[in-house]
Amino acid sequence: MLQGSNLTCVRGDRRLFKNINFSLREGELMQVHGPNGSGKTSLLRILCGLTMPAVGEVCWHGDAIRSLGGDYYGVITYIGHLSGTKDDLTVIENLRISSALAGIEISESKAREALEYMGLGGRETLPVKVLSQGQRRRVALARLLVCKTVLWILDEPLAALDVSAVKIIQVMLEQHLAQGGMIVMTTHQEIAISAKTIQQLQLA
Ligand SMILES: Nc1ncnc2c1ncn2[C@@H]1O[C@H](COP(=O)(O)OP(=O)(O)OP(=O)(O)O)[C@@H](O)[C@H]1O
Repeated sequence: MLQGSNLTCVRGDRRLFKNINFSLREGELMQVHGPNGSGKTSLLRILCGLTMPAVGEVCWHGDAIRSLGGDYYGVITYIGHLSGTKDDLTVIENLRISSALAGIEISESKAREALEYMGLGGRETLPVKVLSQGQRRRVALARLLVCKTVLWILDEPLAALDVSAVKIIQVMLEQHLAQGGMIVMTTHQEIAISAKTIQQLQLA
């Protein structure tokens, strides 16, 4: 279970949010909503342990994530709103290297399979810098297919995606939840996802 208790975030001289409380269990999705600048990305970074909250605690199965260190990073896959791809590396190098950095070595054939699924077949050896924004997003999201972590933390996963890619992601999210995975995501777009429990967290 992922639990946020009394989370408060201050950035510069602004308090973005305070007293955020939630519990997320296996098979559950939490969608984080709010206008630009309300603190959605800041909250996701807190849940990843990349930023400390001004007040409050994030716990994973009852343990504070700050006490878990690297063990916690083996549990999560975080895809930020900037896709984090490296321009001069090829599509397949991006996927294999980002997976290796997350602690998962994947074979070339497995990487090709994931890229094919994401609609990037035939583009594996192109440098990412020649891809469109939506294709770059697909490269970043391909990591979800190969890194089998239980907790996905996704910042605007649907940004720049076309209708067919949104459908692919929708299916991936639903399968992950059906297999007992957990997802926290932000999105400015409407997406209909079947899940046993969907929580909505609204930031002001
Ligand atoms: N390190 C920082 N120092 C000062 N201010 C920051 C810092 N990081 C973020 N902020 C500010 O905090 C506010 C919230 O940023 P954040 O990216 O969390 O918002 P968001 O809800 O994700 O926005 P969007 O919908 O535009 O992606 C913004 O005004 C941002 O400029």
